[in-house]
Amino acid sequence: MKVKLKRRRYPGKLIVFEGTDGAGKTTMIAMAKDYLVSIYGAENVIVTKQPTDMSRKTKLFQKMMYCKNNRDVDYRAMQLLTLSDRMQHGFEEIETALRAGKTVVCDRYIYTSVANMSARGYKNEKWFFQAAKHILKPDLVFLAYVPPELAISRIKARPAEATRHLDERLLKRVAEEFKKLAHSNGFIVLDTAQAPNTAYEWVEKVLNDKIIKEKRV
Ligand SMILES: Nc1ncnc2c1ncn2[C@@H]1O[C@H](COP(=O)(O)OP(=O)(O)OP(=O)(O)O)[C@@H](O)[C@H]1O
Ligand SMILES: Cc1cn([C@H]2C[C@H](O)[C@@H](COP(=O)(O)O)O2)c(=O)[nH]c1=O
Repeated sequence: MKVKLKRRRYPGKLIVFEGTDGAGKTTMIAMAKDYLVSIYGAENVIVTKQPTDMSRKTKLFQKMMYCKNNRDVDYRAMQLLTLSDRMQHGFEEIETALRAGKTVVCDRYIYTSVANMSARGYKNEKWFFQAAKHILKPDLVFLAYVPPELAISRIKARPAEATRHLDERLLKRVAEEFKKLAHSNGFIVLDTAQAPNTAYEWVEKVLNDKIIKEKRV
């Protein structure tokens, strides 16, 4: 499904990294940040995350993260919460930085909402896609992709995730939905099952071709 977002040209560029938990977003973002900073300077590169703590710290978000049964949460309520957060964060932080010519790297974006919503069986949410038209279309989206089994083993290896119930079937469906979104929305798919340096080579090549070259001319 093609997600229609707001198109606007700014002097700066918005780069998004998506993927399931444990796919390798954080690792790829850290490497991309170092590279972008080496080119534009630290003051011109912003790394941010969506949604922000405004929604992450709510009881609803925490319940979604830690509940044993994903049906305990009405995911539409989650969508309303995170859409509002994404809109304000886009308006206040992302678009302000882009207007000032900065490069913004965002860890997760609205595609996380779409993949999770579809994976949970919500298939006919016109209201959501109507509201999404007010969200800025990124210049570039990377999907960090690993087979779900590998993502699951990475998550289980993290001490910080020990108390979290991991719904493996849901994660597999989310991974599938991300792949479909990548296909219909032109994401660059990264094979993050490879060693980080190998996976990152492709990131740097795409940044050079699609962001840096274009911004230099
Ligand atoms: N090619 C790779 N790219 C990224 N991470 C990798 C790669 N190979 C192994 N890893 C390891 O996988 C683990 C998960 O990576 P990371 O924390 O970046 O995932 P994430 O997508 O940000 O997950 P989450 O959203 O759950 O925080 C890390 O321990 C990382 O070192
Ligand atoms: C932001 C956001 C997250 N989720 C889901 C996706 C993941 O399974 C977890 C944790 O996300 P994190 O960014 O790795 O902490 O929450 C979601 O369903 N909807 C969202 O908007």
